[in-house]
Amino acid sequence: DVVTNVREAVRCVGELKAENPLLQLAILPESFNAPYGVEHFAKYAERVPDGQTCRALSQLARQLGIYIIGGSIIERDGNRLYNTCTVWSPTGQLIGKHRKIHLFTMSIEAANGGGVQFDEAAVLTAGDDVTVVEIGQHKVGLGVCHDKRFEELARIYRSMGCSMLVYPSAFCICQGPMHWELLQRARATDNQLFVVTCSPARNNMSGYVAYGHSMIVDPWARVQREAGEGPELIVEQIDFDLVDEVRRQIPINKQRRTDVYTRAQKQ
Ligand SMILES: NC(=O)CCC(=O)C(=O)O
Repeated sequence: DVVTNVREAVRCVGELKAENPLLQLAILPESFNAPYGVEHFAKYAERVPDGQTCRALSQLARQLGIYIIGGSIIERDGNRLYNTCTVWSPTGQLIGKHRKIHLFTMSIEAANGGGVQFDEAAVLTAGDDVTVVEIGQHKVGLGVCHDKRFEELARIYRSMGCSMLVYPSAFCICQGPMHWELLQRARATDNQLFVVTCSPARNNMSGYVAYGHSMIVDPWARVQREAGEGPELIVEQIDFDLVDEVRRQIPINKQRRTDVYTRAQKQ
């Protein structure tokens, strides 16, 4: 129920700000306002920025005076649907809109007959743009869930000057134990920046069961915070000086042999 879900998100962010007056940025999960499933997308799609969920996020950001990375919602634009992350400034302005670039289409076979079949591409249109937002002094690159698997995107964000990547997600429980933390720490160590994910809690009664485990990983690729499977708010003070420290001590960006890579690609 969209009204209930949005109200709950507003309550949680309000609680977080009340307990942490210095809070500057709140992040919500993928598809936080509605069930995540191909069969639900058209029914729950909203227009950006004038749908009810966007209006609530804008108002919340303004009331609390914080940035909000609004997870994702299904966006309707004409007769197309997108999986879209919106970003709101402390004055309630829409400062970024990222349409999921890599749609989640996968068929996982599990030995016990379980597994996951999912085909976002059957219903959704993929976004065509990378999205960088300025959160205070810092550039943040955006992706939605499956986008996290693609190292090229993260590399581009680093070259655009990002010091943090944020992926609102609803990772599947099949791949979660193997890949969730691995991918996040890989993106962090490859690009020497913070990587933050935010997942819905696990609900074994829902059609699609999300993995949970929202996580904050630092530029050393250390897990700074990790949620469990259930509903939980995690909060962390981010020391952005770490980004420069790691890049200075391990200067891989200066050691890249693009001459070799380019020659090899031509072969
Ligand atoms: N919502 C998603 O994009 C899920 C991606 C996922 O589970 C994966 O394994 O990739």
